[in-house]
Amino acid sequence: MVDTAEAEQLIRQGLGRRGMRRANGSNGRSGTSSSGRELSAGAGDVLSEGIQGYGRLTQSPGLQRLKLFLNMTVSPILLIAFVPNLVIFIWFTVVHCDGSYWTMLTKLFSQRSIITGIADMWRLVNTPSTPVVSILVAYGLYALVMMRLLPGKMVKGPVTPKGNVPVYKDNGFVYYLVTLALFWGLTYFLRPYGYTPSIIYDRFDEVLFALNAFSLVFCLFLYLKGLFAPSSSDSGSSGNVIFDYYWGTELYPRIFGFDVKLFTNCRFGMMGWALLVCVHAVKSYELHGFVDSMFVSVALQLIYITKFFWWEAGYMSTIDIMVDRAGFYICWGCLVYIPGLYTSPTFYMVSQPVILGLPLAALFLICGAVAIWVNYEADMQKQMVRGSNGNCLVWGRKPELIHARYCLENGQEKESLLLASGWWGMARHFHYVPEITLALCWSIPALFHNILPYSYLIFLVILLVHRTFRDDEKCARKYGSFWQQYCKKVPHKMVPYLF
Ligand SMILES: NC(=O)C1=CN([C@@H]2O[C@H](COP(=O)(O)OP(=O)(O)OC[C@H]3O[C@@H](n4cnc5c(N)ncnc54)[C@H](OP(=O)(O)O)[C@@H]3O)[C@@H](O)[C@H]2O)C=CC1
Ligand SMILES: CC(C)CCC[C@@H](C)[C@H]1CC[C@H]2C3=CC=C4C[C@@H](O)CC[C@]4(C)[C@H]3CC[C@]12C
Repeated sequence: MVDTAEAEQLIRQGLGRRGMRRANGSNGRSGTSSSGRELSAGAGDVLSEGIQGYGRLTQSPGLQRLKLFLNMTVSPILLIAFVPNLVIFIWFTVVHCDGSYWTMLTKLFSQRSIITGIADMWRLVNTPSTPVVSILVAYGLYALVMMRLLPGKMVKGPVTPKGNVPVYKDNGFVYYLVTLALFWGLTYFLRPYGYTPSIIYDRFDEVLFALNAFSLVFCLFLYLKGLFAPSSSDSGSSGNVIFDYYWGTELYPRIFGFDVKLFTNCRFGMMGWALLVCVHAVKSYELHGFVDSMFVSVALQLIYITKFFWWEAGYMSTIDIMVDRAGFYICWGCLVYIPGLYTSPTFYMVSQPVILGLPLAALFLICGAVAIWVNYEADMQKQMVRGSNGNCLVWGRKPELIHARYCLENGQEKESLLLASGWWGMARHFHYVPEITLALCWSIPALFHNILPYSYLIFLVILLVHRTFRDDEKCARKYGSFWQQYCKKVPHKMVPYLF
């Protein structure tokens, strides 16, 4: 994972200035000083008093440069080269290796070289056919039209480091319900005529190929748009082309008024996730009839995604939207990684069905449902406390709050509430524990024949642990001593008494 927080940190110390000035000079749009604040804007952060206290400021300039090079150039290159292959590895393993990574590796390494092995694997991937491209284009256009047409209140996102307040149409939940109803309606009425959504399962290699190709080019477009035609002042270059492509050059780009991240993350990515697990359920039903393990996994994922869309406006105040710019990481991630990796447990279960029996199925279902509830309640506690300015109850008591002051980049002072009770009093990122437990609950129905159905879980653990560090650094920079106060009160990052 690229340590962007660290990269930002190093840039703030001046190591990235040369590149930044060059970039600023070349596009002339960023309007930043030479102090290198542009990238920090991408981190959704602000000037803070806490920055001077960081231990790594004492590192030697050579070491800092090396870290900067690793974080901003080497890691992004490796990720950009590796992850588009990863989704194909998963497809290849499920379809050609009986779901076994071991068989997949044996096949790849049995060639003259690993490169030949990977090339051979890619040769099995079909280029997208007309039906697949038509379905994907129709789905993308449908999502855009619905974003505009469906009713919803206009809601304000959090104020950005440059002082902008993005506005969104809060119609995600209606969109989700309408889309699922359409999916099941079409599946029911068109099956007698020989049309089934399982074509998406059968031709998933084409789907991944098409999404990969489109997304890589789309990210290039976003990179250029951020440099030459940004939608807001929350944009600019770090001076490093690779990092800019990976991380993005705009915080919330809009194209013809459409919010790009709302489209890629929610309306395409998250909705696509829901539709794909439904496709897997249909395919599994066609092949084997009702299979309880598939049911448990699909049911939990759908409840989770329903919860996501119910809370979509709250998602606008999370790291993805406030911190991450629209680049390869978030946009390619939501357009390709979610369909390719996040849906892998049920993709695997189609060809490796397992009968769990009622007691086990019920156990996984109940544990998963509890995990969803805890995760949701944690997200809601934060939202409720901030929405009511602390005038609410958390677990039946007045919330414990820290009134944290911070500054925007333009020097304007603001105040925000940090909740230090409820789930946010257990650990600073306790809500990641139920998130991980849940992923386990929808993967474990595949039982333990292979690692593949746990790929998402493994990725999630890495992502969330890394995120605890990233977010702590971001908040320490933003809130300075107020964050330290919170850390004193709630000393653990994620797991009480452990981590
Ligand atoms: N399945 C997946 O792949 C993933 C799922 N998730 C889920 O997405 C949801 C959002 O998570 P995530 O994006 O990581 O962000 P969080 O919900 O953890 O939001 C982090 C932000 O919340 C604010 N904050 C931090 N501590 C407090 C506090 N004590 N009181 C009030 N506000 C606080 C800070 O922002 P501010 O600047 O406003 O103070 C901080 O930057 C979670 O449910 C998580 O489990 C997350 C990542 C991956
Ligand atoms: C390029 C890749 C190595 C990494 C791509 C990662 C992204 C696909 C994911 C990073 C963070 C993820 C999410 C954050 C928070 C979410 C809220 C939750 O309620 C639903 C899931 C999600 C939207 C989730 C989706 C994937 C990421 C954007």
